[in-house]
Amino acid sequence: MKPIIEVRNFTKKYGNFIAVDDISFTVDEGSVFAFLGPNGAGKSTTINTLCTIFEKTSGTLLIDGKDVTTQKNDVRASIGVVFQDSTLDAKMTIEENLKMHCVFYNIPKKEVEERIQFVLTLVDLLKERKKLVGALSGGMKRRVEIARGLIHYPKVLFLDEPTTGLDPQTRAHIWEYILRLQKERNITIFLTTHYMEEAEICNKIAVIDGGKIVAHDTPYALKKKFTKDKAYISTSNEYELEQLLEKYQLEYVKKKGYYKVDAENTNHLLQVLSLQKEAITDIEIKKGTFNDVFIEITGKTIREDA
Ligand SMILES: Nc1ncnc2c1ncn2[C@@H]1O[C@H](COP(=O)(O)OP(=O)(O)OP(=O)(O)O)[C@@H](O)[C@H]1O
Repeated sequence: MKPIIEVRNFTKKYGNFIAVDDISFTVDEGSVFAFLGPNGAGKSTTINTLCTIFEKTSGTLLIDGKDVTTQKNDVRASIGVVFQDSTLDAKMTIEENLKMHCVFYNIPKKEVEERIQFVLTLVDLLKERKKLVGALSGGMKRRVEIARGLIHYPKVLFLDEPTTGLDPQTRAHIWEYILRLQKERNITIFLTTHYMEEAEICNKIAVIDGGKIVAHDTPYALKKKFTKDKAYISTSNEYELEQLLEKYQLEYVKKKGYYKVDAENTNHLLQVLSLQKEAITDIEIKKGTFNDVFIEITGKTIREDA
């Protein structure tokens, strides 16, 4: 697949402080890419530089082959941006907000109606177009912002925590729209999120920590590399279970009322346990979560307050 975002040896300093330290990564066209990191890792600095808002210190950042430093207008025409803080005008209707954006992007008058219909259909808000933005729910406002970010038909859509603060059902809806944009329109989505289960849906993930990219791969590969499945076993004969686990060199930790056992090779573990099946009272095998991946890589949860 062709990369649509290319970041090579990007460094950003604030005075003497190195916020982003010589990072390189690419994002494939038509993919959903999650950019993750704990607080202060350098995510906003990178996104703002890609969106032509901040100036880089050094390196090369290209979007659709255009340089974010020397071809700002071309880059701006190729990207849509939805930031965390709403910039919609609450006193205007959905339609008026979109029309205003068409003016900013110099969209020819005769195309405006067609584009409004197109983007509002994508986020299922066509019937609501005459509603005042101030009267909409949080989830609907987010959908309007996504529609607005698409009005100039960008190739890449940047979404900074698109579902933060929304209830689980609304979050699921926003994800439907995000995946629809990718599948039906081949729009590349570059997003940040602190919901690990959302990162798992993405095609690729990059984790930034302390200004460095510390992991960059598919969710599957990262899980495989950084997590282990665990079995939670209860028994009526603790002594014999310990003897058995030790004999077959299965690592375990004794907890109150159960044993936590390494279950990387589930078949082998089950075969071993079958030797004592009368004593085993319960077995539960848990897959590693993406949260485990994040903690393993960064040593932190995604949010200090999480
Ligand atoms: N204008 C600035 N001047 C000095 N330091 C800054 C400035 N902006 C950001 N920083 C520092 O650069 C580092 C990276 O900040 P950045 O905002 O990119 O992180 P982030 O990953 O987006 O964090 P968060 O998730 O908290 O938004 C942090 O240590 C931050 O304090």
